[in-house]
Amino acid sequence: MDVIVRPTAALSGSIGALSSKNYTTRYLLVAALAEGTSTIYYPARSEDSDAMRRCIQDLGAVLEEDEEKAVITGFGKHPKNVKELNVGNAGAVLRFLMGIAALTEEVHFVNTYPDSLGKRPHDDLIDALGQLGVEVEHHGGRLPMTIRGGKPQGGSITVSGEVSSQYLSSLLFLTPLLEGDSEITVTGDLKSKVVIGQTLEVLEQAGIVIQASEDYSKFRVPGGQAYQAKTYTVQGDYPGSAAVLAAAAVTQSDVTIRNLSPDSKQGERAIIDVLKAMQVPLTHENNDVRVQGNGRLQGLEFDGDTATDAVLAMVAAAVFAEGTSRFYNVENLRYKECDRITDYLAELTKAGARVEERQSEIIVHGRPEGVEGGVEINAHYDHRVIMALTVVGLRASQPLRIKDAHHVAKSYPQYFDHLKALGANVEWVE
Ligand SMILES: O=C(O)C1=C[C@@H](OP(=O)(O)O)[C@@H](O)[C@H](O)C1
Ligand SMILES: C=C(OP(=O)(O)O)C(=O)O
Repeated sequence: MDVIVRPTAALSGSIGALSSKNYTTRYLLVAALAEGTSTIYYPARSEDSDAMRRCIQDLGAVLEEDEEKAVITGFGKHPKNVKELNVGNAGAVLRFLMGIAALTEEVHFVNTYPDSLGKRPHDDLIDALGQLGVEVEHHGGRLPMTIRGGKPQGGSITVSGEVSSQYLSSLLFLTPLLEGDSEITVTGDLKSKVVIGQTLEVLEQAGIVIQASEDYSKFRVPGGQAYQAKTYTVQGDYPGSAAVLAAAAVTQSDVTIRNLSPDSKQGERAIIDVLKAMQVPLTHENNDVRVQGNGRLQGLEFDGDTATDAVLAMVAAAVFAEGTSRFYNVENLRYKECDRITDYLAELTKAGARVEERQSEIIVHGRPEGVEGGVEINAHYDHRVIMALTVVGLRASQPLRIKDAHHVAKSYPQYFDHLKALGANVEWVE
């Protein structure tokens, strides 16, 4: 399915934020790793969260769900032996479960998105699991892969943080369940570091004790722990909401998104400060973020690694800003659903934006006068590319046709419904 995005001068209204993807995957996982029954209120419904639902059930968790909550009885430290797992296109789900697979005799992870997740590297996690005696059969560090647990005991593990924080998160979920204590040392510059704060927060809520050094380079994990069954509430999602806020920032708007906590550990809440720094009229009170856009924005410089999943939306806003913007420290965007530097900038350029790439930077020469549009956009299987190009299309002179826009459902299936409700001229077409 494609989406046609037509020029839209104004947006107005109020929506509730979607539920956080990162917290949903984590709560589903820790509920599965507990032996009792946990309840998760307002879990996200999306392809990635459904991938975690499917896999934990395959591994033996029992899940019952209604509109409001998921009730999960976990398998504790004894996942069922299962022939294969299908994580869809969900990187975090794959990496977290690669760790948990070490508790089974053998699991095969299939490769259902060869042109997206199938291209992403997992070498650093494979190497770390190897240090625990876990055998991973793989294809050049990529899917498909087979993991043979071999009863890991814990010990000293070194993992690189240079490519993704998900490898470290995976080890943090696994090691408390091992018999012996573990000490994890992170080498290199840890990317998406703030996300580790979300992992530690959820582990603590699940009753797990971990000692972390302040810079997240060393972790002491006592072995023989048990995840406790708990009740969790999923907070609103900043990465997805960032795209809607960027849309409001580039149009004449009065848009409110509800349920975005100012105290969230999601780094992507930086979208608020970034839009403010771009001179976008914005307030954040009582969990409501309100943008009253006038279409005028100022360029800025920003360390994108602090807000990994909101950078594409920020760049889309910068396309219409006065002056030049620079998003630096973003090399790991190259290892996502697509190369979010080269592939994303190719699509922005087609639409008429003036952008330049460096190995770890995106530079945007703003065009406050607008861009031409009138082209077909390749989504590169990437929900965040789809959301960001939609923002650009709202302020293009001619419509943009985003091919295969259904991949938005990876994290935010209701994105286009939300935009439509705010008055955006967007339409699904076959
Ligand atoms: O742990 C997580 O849930 C995630 C970590 C981040 O990945 P990297 O650490 O690979 O940047 C983020 O981009 C991804 O959407 C979700
Ligand atoms: C990169 C993302 O997810 P994942 O790594 O879990 O596939 C994302 O949601 O933007």
